[in-house]
Amino acid sequence: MSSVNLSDQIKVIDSSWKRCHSLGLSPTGPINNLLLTGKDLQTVLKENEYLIKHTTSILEKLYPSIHSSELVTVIVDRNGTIVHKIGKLEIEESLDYMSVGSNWSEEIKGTNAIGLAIHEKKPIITHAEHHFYVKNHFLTCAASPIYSPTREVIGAVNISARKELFHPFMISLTSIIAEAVQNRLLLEQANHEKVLALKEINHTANLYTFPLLTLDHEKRILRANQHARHLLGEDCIGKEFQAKQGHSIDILSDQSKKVFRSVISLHTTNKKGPQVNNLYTISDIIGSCEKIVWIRKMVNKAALTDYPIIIYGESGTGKELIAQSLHTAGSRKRKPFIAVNCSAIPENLIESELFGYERGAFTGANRDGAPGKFEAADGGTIFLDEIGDMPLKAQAALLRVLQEKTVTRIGGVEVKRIDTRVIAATNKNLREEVQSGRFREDLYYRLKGIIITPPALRNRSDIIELSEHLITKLDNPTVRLSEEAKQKLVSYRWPGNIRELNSILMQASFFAEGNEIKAEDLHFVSEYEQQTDSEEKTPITLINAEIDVIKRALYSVEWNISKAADILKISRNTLYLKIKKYNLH
Ligand SMILES: Nc1ncnc2c1ncn2[C@@H]1O[C@H](COP(=O)(O)OP(=O)(O)OP(=O)(O)O)[C@@H](O)[C@H]1O
Repeated sequence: MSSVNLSDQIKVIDSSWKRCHSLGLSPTGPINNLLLTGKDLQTVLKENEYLIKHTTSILEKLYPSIHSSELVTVIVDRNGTIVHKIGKLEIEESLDYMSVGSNWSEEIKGTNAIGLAIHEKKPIITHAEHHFYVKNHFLTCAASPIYSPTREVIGAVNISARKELFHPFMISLTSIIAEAVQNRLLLEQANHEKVLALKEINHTANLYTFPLLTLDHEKRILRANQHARHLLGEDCIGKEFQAKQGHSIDILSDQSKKVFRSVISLHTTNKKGPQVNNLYTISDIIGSCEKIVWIRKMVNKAALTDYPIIIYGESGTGKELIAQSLHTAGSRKRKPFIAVNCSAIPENLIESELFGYERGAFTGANRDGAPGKFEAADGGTIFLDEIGDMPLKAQAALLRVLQEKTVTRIGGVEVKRIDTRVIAATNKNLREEVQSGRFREDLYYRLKGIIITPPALRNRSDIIELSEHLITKLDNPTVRLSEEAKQKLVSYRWPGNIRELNSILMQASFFAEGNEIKAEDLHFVSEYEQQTDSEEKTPITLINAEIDVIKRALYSVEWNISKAADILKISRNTLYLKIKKYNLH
């Protein structure tokens, strides 16, 4: 609580009087009775809603002591306008001396406790003749400023009485009220921050690729990210969870070393697969379908050259896997592999990301400058993912680097030679992008050396083989697919590619009773099924549905008629007839 030093007070009052004189006010002159009413008053009350809410709830507790005809307690906003009042000073001239809406700033009412507490940002007493206006000499007043959580004065609390009733307790009371209001505002802000922090945690956890759980000390689920809720059910919060071997567990304990939370990531920590600094190799490209066999061969061959490469494919078809395998199979394997997602970098930063910048090149930049991705990848490989989304200005700069094999940092003059292999990937048709003017033709031809197109999962005939491989990386690698489950996997459309397959298998191995995944354990994500895709825009009719099922069966076995007829449970002849009827090829 703030104490009041009387000699300080006199100096403060003295200075206030000087200010009043310099404003042209006169102690015996008329007082400006600036009073807000109607809409203007409503606006001010609305603006100070929080202040009023918190102060009134505190004042209510003091109501028996402050509600009297001898004391008036008011709350003012930062400008000195009264926004709340308890008690009344009954004087002859007016029955309502300090009314809601009246302004008690120094400029309006001369030297007074309210105006001074706001001006000086500290508790003040103004007694009798301390007041500038003679008309206020009958008063004794005490006021304390109220601070926001960010230490700005947002108002003040004032208690006034007739001067004969002066008691030093008045200033203590205003300080106690101001502090109590401040504590409430701080508490409210802390709660607000907590809600924001939780939202932030949820958002970040949902971006995490694996199911993630937070457990309390009794192993009950407190929080679960989207992947975890998908796996364990939307109603998993509050349920008990037993972590298994292989789950990554972080224990959070308090100062007494008592466990109060554990954070569990449901992915195995001991399986083979790319970890940080551990890139994919050709042997990670799994599959025996013709296209995948061809890709492995191509990667082996292309790795020995520095030909530019473009990988075309839908999301999740293995573009980055192929790019890393190209790097690790070649002579650059001990040098950096730097992946850049061109669509994830804001347009105005892409050049500085790729080429670096010198000290002070632009506002917001690191003071000492920074190397770009090309410099970072020197001697190794740069993987430009989503190159079709690169802005035209950055395309021009990229073309320069590819032609001249040098980079100059933004804002710099030094030309650095770089020796970097470029692999680009996109899911856009670059030729169409060139035709529509969104992609530079000269850059297209620079990048277009060898083209590799990983097939979409729905066009692969080795879904089962791939599934069995992905299962070996799960928590329960010994689980097997039943025949019906295999059938269901083969017949599904797979709009979400291998990432979707992996997540469905992860979920199924969790649901599986015993060591077998049954068809009913495979839950396909319905939102994917609604995704648009040129095929899916075809109206759903019985005939279209039949064509679709036949096509998928044929693709899945690379047009082996006997196998497709087997899957469809029709004779080979019937299948031939349908292929002819629907003109399938
Ligand atoms: N042939 C394959 N064999 C084994 N795993 C594969 C194969 N193809 C893709 N994957 C796996 O599928 C996942 C997605 O692969 P990747 O990230 O390389 O795809 P992408 O096409 O680069 O996706 P995006 O365009 O969304 O970045 C990875 O976990 C990868 O290991």
